[in-house]
Amino acid sequence: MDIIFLRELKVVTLIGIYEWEKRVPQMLQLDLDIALPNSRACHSDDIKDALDYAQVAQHIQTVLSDGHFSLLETLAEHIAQIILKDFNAPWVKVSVAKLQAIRNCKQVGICIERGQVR
Ligand SMILES: Nc1nc2c(c(=O)[nH]1)N=C([C@H](O)[C@@H](O)CO)CN2
Repeated sequence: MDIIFLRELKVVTLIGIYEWEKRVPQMLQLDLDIALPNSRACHSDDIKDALDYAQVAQHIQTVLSDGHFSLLETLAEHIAQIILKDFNAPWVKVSVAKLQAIRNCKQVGICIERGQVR
């Protein structure tokens, strides 16, 4: 199985359970592993056969610039479903981390894996 990955993608969004977190945007760090439906691009050398990771990054930032999630869990699920549906991926692993959310901890977050439901 071929996987496109994005590491340490920074996105800015409204996230959190506290009142101030509904007003003050925060930076999140995303790691994405996206399985591909085929390996056509490896042979054709054509971006039309590839999953364009630049489009993935842009799409996620656009989606997250609108609205608010309370929990990292909900946000991760939302991103996973977008990648499965909008990019036709058979499987995805989404890690979402808050930076500086709690004292003495560099990152806290959630990692989920989702696949297409048949
Ligand atoms: N399991 C979770 N626990 C907590 C979350 C979360 O999204 N998932 N969020 C918070 C607060 O928003 C916190 O990050 C603010 O610093 C606390 N616990």
